[in-house]
Amino acid sequence: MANPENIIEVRGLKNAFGSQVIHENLDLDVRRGEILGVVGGSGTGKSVLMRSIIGLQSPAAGDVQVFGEPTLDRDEVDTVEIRKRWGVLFQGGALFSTLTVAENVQVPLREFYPALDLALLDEIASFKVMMTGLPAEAGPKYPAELSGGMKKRAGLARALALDPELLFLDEPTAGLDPIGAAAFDDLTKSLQKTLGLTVFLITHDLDTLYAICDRVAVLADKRVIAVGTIDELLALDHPWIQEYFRGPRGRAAVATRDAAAGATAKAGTD
Ligand SMILES: Nc1ncnc2c1ncn2[C@@H]1O[C@H](COP(=O)(O)OP(=O)(O)OP(=O)(O)O)[C@@H](O)[C@H]1O
Repeated sequence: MANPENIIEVRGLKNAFGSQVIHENLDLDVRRGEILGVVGGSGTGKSVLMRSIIGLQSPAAGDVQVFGEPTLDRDEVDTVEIRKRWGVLFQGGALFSTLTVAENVQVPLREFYPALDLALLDEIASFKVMMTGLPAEAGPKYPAELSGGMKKRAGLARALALDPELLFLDEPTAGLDPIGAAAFDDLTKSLQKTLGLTVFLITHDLDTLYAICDRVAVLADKRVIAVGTIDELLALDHPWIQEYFRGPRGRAAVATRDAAAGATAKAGTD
């Protein structure tokens, strides 16, 4: 790892499906402790990038290091210690429908620590369920019995099962109403702060970017064309960036952020 402050370093990444090239010469750094938002038009390869980093997609070229260790072209056995240190919330939650919430949370625990006894598994699962703001009664429920927001929280509880240092979230607020989405953003931010997590967060949600992301990486033209704070990105004259952040939704997100900041300041003076 060239810079010890980076939890993830991607260099020269190329991904292709047949003749369709998704990424070419893609570089990206994710810094320790930050929430990095990853944005880009539909199909620019945000999920494929995440899958490449966590080893679910074999790139055609390039180098990926996580926690200072290469993750590509390695035996599954070699990467166990690395995989234990991250948690993933896939798009849509990806819960096992035949398992209860508590059993879903226990899946990674059983995989990586097969000797854990049942009482401890139950205790850890209850704790993780509680950490994500779900009521204790959610533990014995099946995914089909949960609302969309509860499913996301259950997926997050599973992603947190192994006390990860690094969290991958793929569109965590997609499909949630604005109040549910804001609550999920608050949860992500508070987990980052209290647990010292680094978060790789794919999103289309401008409110999320403004509310909780420390930096934002923009995918376009098969690579990361810019990374920075939103103010830094706004100073660039790339047409997609300008349209994305300065369009009607971008302006609405700024208004929401400013209103929230105003409410916080008012509460401080009351
Ligand atoms: N397993 C696969 N086989 C073939 N093509 C794939 C595969 N996975 C992804 N792709 C293609 O790669 C491209 C990027 O997909 P990806 O899901 O990463 O996009 P995305 O930026 O996350 O999009 P969205 O914002 O719509 O979720 C798409 O054109 C998709 O069809």
